[in-house]
Amino acid sequence: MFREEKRGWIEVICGSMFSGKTEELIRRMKRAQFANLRVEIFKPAVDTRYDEVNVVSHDANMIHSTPVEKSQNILLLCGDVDVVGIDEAQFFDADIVHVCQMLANKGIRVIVAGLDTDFLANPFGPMPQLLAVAEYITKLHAICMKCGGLANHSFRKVNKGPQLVLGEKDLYEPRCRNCYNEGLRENETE
Ligand SMILES: Nc1ncnc2c1ncn2[C@@H]1O[C@H](COP(=O)(O)OP(=O)(O)O)[C@@H](O)[C@H]1O
Ligand SMILES: Cc1cn([C@H]2C[C@H](O)[C@@H](COP(=O)(O)O)O2)c(=O)[nH]c1=O
Ligand SMILES: [Zn+2]
Repeated sequence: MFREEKRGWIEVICGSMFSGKTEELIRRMKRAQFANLRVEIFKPAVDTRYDEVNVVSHDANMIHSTPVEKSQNILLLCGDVDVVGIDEAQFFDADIVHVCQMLANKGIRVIVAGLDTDFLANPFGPMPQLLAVAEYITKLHAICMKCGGLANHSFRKVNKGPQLVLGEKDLYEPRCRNCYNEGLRENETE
């Protein structure tokens, strides 16, 4: 006989800026709502770009979310839920990995979206660890703003400063590997 247990798991949606991570997160969360599942969506309080409360895509799709200061708060705010969505996971503290594991172990489906790499093409925050523990990974690509190819990188137009600088097309553009490297070379010679 097989046991009928509530099974949880972790899904990670990653990719460059403008690759459609937030849209994909919203799509999955809305489908869960259509299935009458209880959902909660969280984002780091630091990300206030488009809206204080909602998760909003670059194309203005949105869904209600709860901004949290630190990842442990997610555990406190998750009552009776079936599906938890987390956007901008790269900005969370390292505990987010443990938090996602705890939720999944309780039988919750956890869907995490975040930038896998920063503007220097280095792994971003807790994303490598989240990718390591996820059951399912979706890597999305934007369109390279230089050549129209598939973009894997988030090029910062002023290629310096701290890792965390909130911004949109004013500061960043998605680029493919070749066009990203070309941008770095151009910045070096300036
Ligand atoms: N260069 C681009 N490549 C792909 N999509 C783009 C680009 N520039 C703007 N967009 C818009 O961004 C939307 C994706 O936004 P979003 O889901 O917020 O992405 P992400 O969360 O990955 O930054 C696309 O549907 C499209 O309308
Ligand atoms: C590459 C990079 C990005 N950011 C910021 C810029 C935006 O505010 C978010 C990413 O949002 P998106 O939903 O993935 O488009 O992150 C940053 O702070 N540092 C970086 O290196
Ligand atoms: Zn390119």
